Amino acid sequence: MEMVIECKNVNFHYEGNVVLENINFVVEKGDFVGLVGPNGSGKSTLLKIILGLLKPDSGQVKLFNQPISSFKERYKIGYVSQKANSFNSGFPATVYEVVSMGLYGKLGLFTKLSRADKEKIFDAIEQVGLSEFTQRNIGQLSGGQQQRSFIARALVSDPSLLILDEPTVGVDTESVERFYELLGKLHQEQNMTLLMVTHDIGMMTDHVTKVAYLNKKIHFHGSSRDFGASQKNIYGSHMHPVEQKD
Ligand SMILES: Nc1ncnc2c1ncn2[C@@H]1O[C@H](COP(=O)(O)OP(=O)(O)OP(=O)(O)O)[C@@H](O)[C@H]1O
Repeated sequence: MEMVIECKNVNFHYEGNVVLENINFVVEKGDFVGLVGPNGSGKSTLLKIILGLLKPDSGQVKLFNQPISSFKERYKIGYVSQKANSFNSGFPATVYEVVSMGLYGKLGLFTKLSRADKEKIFDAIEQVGLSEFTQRNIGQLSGGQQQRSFIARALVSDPSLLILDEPTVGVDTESVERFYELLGKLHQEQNMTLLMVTHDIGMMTDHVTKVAYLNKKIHFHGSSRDFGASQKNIYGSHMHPVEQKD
């Protein structure tokens, strides 16, 4: 069993407001985990801790079996943030330019892109089905197309782990379906590990392999099938902790 993310006894608060309490959470290689929970339950905060953007008050976080403090291979992690698809039409960058930004984490900001790098950019754009929009201004794309551009940006450094924070917000139903197809392909054909925060529980459970339900604590972590069966417990009798499976 190869661990990609390990959170052990993680606690976090913002100014007197405890947001995460004793979080034990693992993502194994090849998992596709849907992280769900009510508004304000700490999902984005947990992602930020995993990404090293926030430091926990206590507890340990490991990425690819290394303590986060000494983890240097950031390019192994692709991240699509919550606000990624809220560009206005005047945003002055093409799809190509946006996607190329995904390489700078690996290469450094002032590195000239090699021919191989450019190939990677075109490949990532093709993977998300946006080749015909390569030179289009990102602000002139639909919400779904913008979101796929940001996924291409996350893919261009060839990550082993892709983290997405509510990627389907504001995206029309047809694009959401295409988006899940794309994630399914990355998961199955490229054996990518995925962790996604989402609110669309119905759609998500058909695609992910595991679900974690967070509300300050992890109340459920198990297969998406078991989650379906226990949803009544979790949502109905609000917050009777369901057996935690790891
Ligand atoms: N920078 C901050 N300073 C203070 N409190 C914050 C900050 N960011 C988030 N919070 C609070 O922490 C709690 C958890 O927020 P978080 O964004 O992690 O939840 P979430 O589960 O991602 O919510 P949502 O589903 O609404 O996006 C909320 O009560 C929120 O108001």
